[in-house]
Amino acid sequence: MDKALAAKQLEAVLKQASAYTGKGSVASYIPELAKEDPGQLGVSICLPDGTLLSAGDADVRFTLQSISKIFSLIIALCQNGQKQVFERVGKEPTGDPFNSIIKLETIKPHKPLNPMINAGAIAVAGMIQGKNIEERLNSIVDMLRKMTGNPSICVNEAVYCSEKRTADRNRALAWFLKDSGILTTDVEETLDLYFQHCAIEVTAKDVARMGMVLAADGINPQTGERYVPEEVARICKTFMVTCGMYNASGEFAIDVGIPAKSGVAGGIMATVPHKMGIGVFGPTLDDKGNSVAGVELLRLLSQEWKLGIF
Ligand SMILES: NC(=O)CC[C@H](N)C(=O)O
Repeated sequence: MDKALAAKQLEAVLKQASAYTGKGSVASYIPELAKEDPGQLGVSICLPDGTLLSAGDADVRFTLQSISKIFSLIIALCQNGQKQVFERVGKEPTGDPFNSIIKLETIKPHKPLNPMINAGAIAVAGMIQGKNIEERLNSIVDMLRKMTGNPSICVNEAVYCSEKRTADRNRALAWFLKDSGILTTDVEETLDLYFQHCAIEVTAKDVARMGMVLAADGINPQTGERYVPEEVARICKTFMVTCGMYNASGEFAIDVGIPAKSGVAGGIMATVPHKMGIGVFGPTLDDKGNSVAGVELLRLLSQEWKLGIF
């Protein structure tokens, strides 16, 4: 790849996608997220040799939100193994919004359909082991610090508290899971862990580095250091394709064709197998909860660089 040319193309694509920031609105159901400047858009690409190519607001900090569901799943799979985890959470896309409750009751057994929807991620949080919340949270934070080489990654307390105060829907999901026997740990404690891992703060550059580790099947391609077992990385990338963009995952697979996971703070982590990790941040969302300019940026980039995996 000609890096100078790629950097220019990245700037051009960012400029073009910026026009889309006005087409969505910032998430407001978590009050702290509503404070974001809607005009922001940033992108960072991490290549296997560690090079970062960035454009726009790539140093602005935002919270991972649903992107963190990939990393809680990694820890839960490493600690419990596939058999135990998938006894409590399924592997199928839902076609429903990420915070929907409907299928929890209508589908039997009453387990969440996948770990990328809120109900599934809350069930996964219940499977993360440790002697207290701090230890359970740290297993995720420590992995992210290693993957990014950024020791300052931590929870944004204001966003965490803001969600904790207003998360009635997630509380309903968690209590339903408790009633169904899927959640066997303390409900409020498990929710606390979930809200905190959602509020882990990063930049598009950090997210690009995380995406590169998954693209390299779980290792840092520069050092060979392994952070995620290969099989677990494979499972995560597959979930990113089938469920990563919520109920827009099919459309995204056709239009963009890259494994990706979005969050309601406006972040998207994309991973192009063996080629690159991509971090995007654009806080205005479409009606499915995906960054509207971020999706457009990835669509343009995928076209320009032929990144689609299908
Ligand atoms: N889609 C998301 O990013 C959702 C995460 C958010 N913390 C929630 O539970 O609602």
